[in-house]
Amino acid sequence: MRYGDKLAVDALSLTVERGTITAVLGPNGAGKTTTLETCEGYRRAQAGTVRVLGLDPVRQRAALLPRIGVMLQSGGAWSGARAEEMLRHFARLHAHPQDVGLLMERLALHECGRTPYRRLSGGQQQRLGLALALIGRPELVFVDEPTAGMDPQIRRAVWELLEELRAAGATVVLTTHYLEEAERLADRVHILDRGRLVASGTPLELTRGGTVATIRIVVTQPFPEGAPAELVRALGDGTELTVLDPLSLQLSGPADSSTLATVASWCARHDVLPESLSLGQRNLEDVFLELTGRETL
Ligand SMILES: Nc1ncnc2c1ncn2[C@@H]1O[C@H](COP(=O)(O)OP(=O)(O)OP(=O)(O)O)[C@@H](O)[C@H]1O
Repeated sequence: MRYGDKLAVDALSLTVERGTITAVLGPNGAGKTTTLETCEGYRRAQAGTVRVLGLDPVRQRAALLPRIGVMLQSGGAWSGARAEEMLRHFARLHAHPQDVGLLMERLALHECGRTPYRRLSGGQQQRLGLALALIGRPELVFVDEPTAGMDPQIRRAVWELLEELRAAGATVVLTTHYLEEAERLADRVHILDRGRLVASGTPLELTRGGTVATIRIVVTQPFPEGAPAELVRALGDGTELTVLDPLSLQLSGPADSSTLATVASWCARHDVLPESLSLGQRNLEDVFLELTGRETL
């Protein structure tokens, strides 16, 4: 897919299995929205083939639309219409809609049902956008950054809703900049960078097999002078230290079965009582940054 001279999506090949949650990740401008919009039939693929539920999303759009739900990154609603009014209207357009009241409650929309769209907060607009995508009980739902701008409670409610959809056999394709969201929800993750697919796999496949472990230590009193540098020496070559603040530090480097004992004896030597201590393999965020070399927002 090109916009003028700009190549937005290039030689992308991916398949999504039914009944799964797939996350499409990538830095800003990687081509995620373009990919989703092409699958949704909003854009015609300039090359290659796109099939959604076996249908051509442009040529067979009328057959496809009743079976899919779409949550755009923004918009898709009438600015003067009230939230509940719009949801009820969308429900009437579908053969077997969900219960409007129930869905509004799940997404905490009952508190703003009478508010016109343009007066909803950013998070409320997002929740309404998701409700509009789900009201028709789609077999497949595309959600572009579903939890952007949502508070942590609502984000969890959205995760549960998406997991219930999957349990009921629906398929979810989402984009997100929250890597813990992808790690928690997705059966498969595809990472795009500059329009190309740079990695695909389950979150476990993508994070496993790293030779680098990360140790995070948070203490209640500042570290004794020189102690962090001594820990780096004790852990050996290849260990990198980041002092996050006077009370917390992070080390990354090769780990083996003696790593934890080394850290524990360093704590005893320096009279350091960790408030928290974690040793873990890299997470999806580490993999993402390694592959794309840029930070996500
Ligand atoms: N309508 C458009 N006209 C011209 N260029 C566009 C248009 N839409 C997207 N692009 C460009 O195509 C590339 C891919 O954009 P796209 O919106 O698909 O990325 P994205 O991964 O969804 O980004 P974000 O995370 O910021 O939403 C970007 O370089 C963007 O500037």
